[in-house]
Amino acid sequence: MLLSIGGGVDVGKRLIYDPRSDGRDFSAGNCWHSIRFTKPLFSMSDSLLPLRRLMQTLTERAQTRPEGSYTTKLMEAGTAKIGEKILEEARELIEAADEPGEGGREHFIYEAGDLIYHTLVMLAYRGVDLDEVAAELGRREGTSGLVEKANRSQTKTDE
Ligand SMILES: N=c1c2ncn([C@@H]3O[C@H](COP(=O)(O)OP(=O)(O)OP(=O)(O)O)[C@@H](O)[C@H]3O)c2ncn1[C@@H]1O[C@H](COP(=O)(O)O)[C@@H](O)[C@H]1O
Repeated sequence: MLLSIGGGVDVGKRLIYDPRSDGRDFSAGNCWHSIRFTKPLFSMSDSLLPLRRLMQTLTERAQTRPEGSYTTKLMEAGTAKIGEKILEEARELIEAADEPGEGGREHFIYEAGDLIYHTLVMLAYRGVDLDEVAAELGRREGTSGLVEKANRSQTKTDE
């Protein structure tokens, strides 16, 4: 028997989370079943938990500035030093972007980690949480950069 899980729509074997569902709907017909979930079967954000934990650690570092912490060292040096590291790590990431093979790919991921860590240090230093940046990205969701740029040009012309 095939099992279709979705918002009441036959979607073959794909599993779809319907956040609009109240979770009570269940219907069976022919050989198809439709079940609506109020919670996703797996959370897309689970793999991003280390990022959230890192942000928490950095926020604590900003508040407590413990001895023997590299983050504290950066924060004590301030915006210029953190910014210098961001630029350095961004350059290293760009250099790694064209490295071929699996080794190159792994190096690229390693450098992305360095850049993201230092960017998060800057956020924590400035007292901004990752959620606030996510909210800003959410606000932009669905608007092409080209459309946003065109709107900006129009606003300037109007002024
Ligand atoms: N994710 C990171 C992380 N990524 C990179 N780095 C450090 O960032 C630095 C990268 O800079 P470089 O490669 O240029 O190394 P470097 O030449 O020694 O650096 P500089 O002396 O030039 O500043 C290295 O020292 C890395 O160890 C990190 N340091 C810390 N974290 C996380 O932050 C947490 C808190 O760290 P502390 O605040 O140091 O305890 C840790 O538990 C980790 O989870």
